[in-house]
Amino acid sequence: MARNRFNSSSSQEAELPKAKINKESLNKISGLLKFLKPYRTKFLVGMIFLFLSSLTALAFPALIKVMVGNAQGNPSDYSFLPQTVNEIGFLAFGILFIQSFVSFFRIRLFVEVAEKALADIRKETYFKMITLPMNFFANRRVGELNSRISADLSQIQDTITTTLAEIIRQVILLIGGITLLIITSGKLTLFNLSILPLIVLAGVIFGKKIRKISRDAQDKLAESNTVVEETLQGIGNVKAFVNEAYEANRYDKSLREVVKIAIRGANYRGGFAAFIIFCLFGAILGVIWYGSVLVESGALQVEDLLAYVLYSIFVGAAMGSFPDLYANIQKAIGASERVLEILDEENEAISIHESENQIKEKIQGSLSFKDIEFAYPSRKEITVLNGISFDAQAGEKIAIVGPSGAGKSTIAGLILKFYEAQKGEILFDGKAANNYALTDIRQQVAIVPQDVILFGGTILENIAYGKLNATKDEIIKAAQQANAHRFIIGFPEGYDTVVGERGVKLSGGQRQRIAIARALLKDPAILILDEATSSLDSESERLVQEALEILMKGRTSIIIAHRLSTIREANKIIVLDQGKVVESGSHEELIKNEEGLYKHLSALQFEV
Ligand SMILES: Nc1ncnc2c1ncn2[C@@H]1O[C@H](COP(=O)(O)OP(=O)(O)OP(=O)(O)O)[C@@H](O)[C@H]1O
Repeated sequence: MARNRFNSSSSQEAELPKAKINKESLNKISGLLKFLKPYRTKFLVGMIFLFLSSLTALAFPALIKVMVGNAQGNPSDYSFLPQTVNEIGFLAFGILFIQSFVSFFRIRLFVEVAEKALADIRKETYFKMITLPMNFFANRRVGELNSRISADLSQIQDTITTTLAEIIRQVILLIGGITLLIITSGKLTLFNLSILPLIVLAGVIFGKKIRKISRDAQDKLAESNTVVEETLQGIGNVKAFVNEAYEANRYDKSLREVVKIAIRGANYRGGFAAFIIFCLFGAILGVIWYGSVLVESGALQVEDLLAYVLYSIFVGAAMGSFPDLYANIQKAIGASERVLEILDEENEAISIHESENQIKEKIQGSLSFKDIEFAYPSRKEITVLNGISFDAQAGEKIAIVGPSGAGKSTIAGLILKFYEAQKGEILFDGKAANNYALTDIRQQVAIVPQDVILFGGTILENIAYGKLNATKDEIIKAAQQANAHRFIIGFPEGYDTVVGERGVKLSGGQRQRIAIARALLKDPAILILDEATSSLDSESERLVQEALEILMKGRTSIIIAHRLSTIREANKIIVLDQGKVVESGSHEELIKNEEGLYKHLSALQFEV
């Protein structure tokens, strides 16, 4: 196990934190037991098979003892057993066959139960995660959440399939083994017990030290992997500064650290292995030696000594397996606690069944903010919006402008109910947002964001994200209206071109037009346009602008504008500064105010 850790390079294998095993933690994780419930019959049958296979394992040394005893002309006291060597041999093979059969079903059943239960937990955790409020994601990194679903749940899965069974098996072998050792020879058992504490103590001390070094090595390795990750992510930067040699040196230095620690660990591991080999074989040798003395003096039969050695191997192996098994259970408890933490979070009112998320109440499109005060839950002390009020009639174009950090995107987030305002009210068609189903609002509001993210998939799938059951004709029509059709069919694979991380990279303007097509398919009553900050070239801008005009037709549009030239036609322009509305009116009205922020911002843009 230690060796695996030294050699492992993937962060997936990084050691999971362990939790204390106590009543409280056990109580907590019993929350996961409900996932086993649907499969309890299979689980129970698996348990019975496990008991059977462990108990039959204990029968073999006894059978061997009787067999060898008979071969030497010493019939056993077990009158229920056959008394010839061949018959006992056949019986042993018969039991072996049954044991293999039972083991097969035990493994098959446990894996089935664990896989099915884990798929249920994974599904529930994933669904829970994606329906948690935005605030939850503000405080956590994607990688950390991802590891809940992957590493943590895999640990739980391992525990159900292997560790649990292994513990039960080893406990049976340990208790049964020790009982049979005492029955076979009390004197030898006493001898054994006198050297055992020494080995256990040395094992614990060495083990702790080795584990610590393994962890250090792992941390160092993770550090060196960070160098690779950072460099590759910012490869453009590295090249532009001709810092390849610097990065190579940095990596080399951190690798040398890894090797140094690994070699230090190897000293301990080597020492430990040497010690264990000496003790283990020493103990066996000692038992056989002392046993032979007892045989010589007539106090013990040869077959008893043989059975004794076999049982002590069982007992030794069982004892040796406990530290790892215990650590595994600790990790599984830690993992369960972290998964349960997510499952216990309160999610948004969204159903896992699509039919329950259908629009129940239509929104015509008028929108009002009434004295909205808002601070992000993650930064409660900073008031981002301070008494914002405005009205948008159905079908109107409202532009929001203001310096960076004024709170424009925050308004968009509140319309979509990503967050709740601490004070004030948002009304749709004159009715408070809280009186609508959350899904009704999100289904009827669409956003074309600043930075359009495309999913790994085809262009067709990416557009259809706006309306999952759209027909191909509908999708093509939306793409045509969004001025996207021409560039899409320009690709050899047309609508089936794969985009996203591993596919074709689209330009900013092209991605915007895909987002517009998506929004067109969604056909919302209210539209939020978060204008891209980076300017497009004039041809691309014209195509996007044309598409936006079509998209905005007949809908209420909230335009978060960075370029004031695009919003002259807006019915109303709201000028925001430090979370407050400082001016509002049409372009003509605002531009007249020489002292106003709008005039100032326009002058700045004009200069550029
Ligand atoms: N998730 C968040 N958690 C905490 N604070 C946030 C969060 N998002 C934004 N803020 C803060 O809220 C304030 C308003 O941000 P917002 O993104 O709404 O501004 P903006 O006007 O859209 O800016 P820009 O024009 O640069 O996009 C900023 O001070 C920002 O730091």
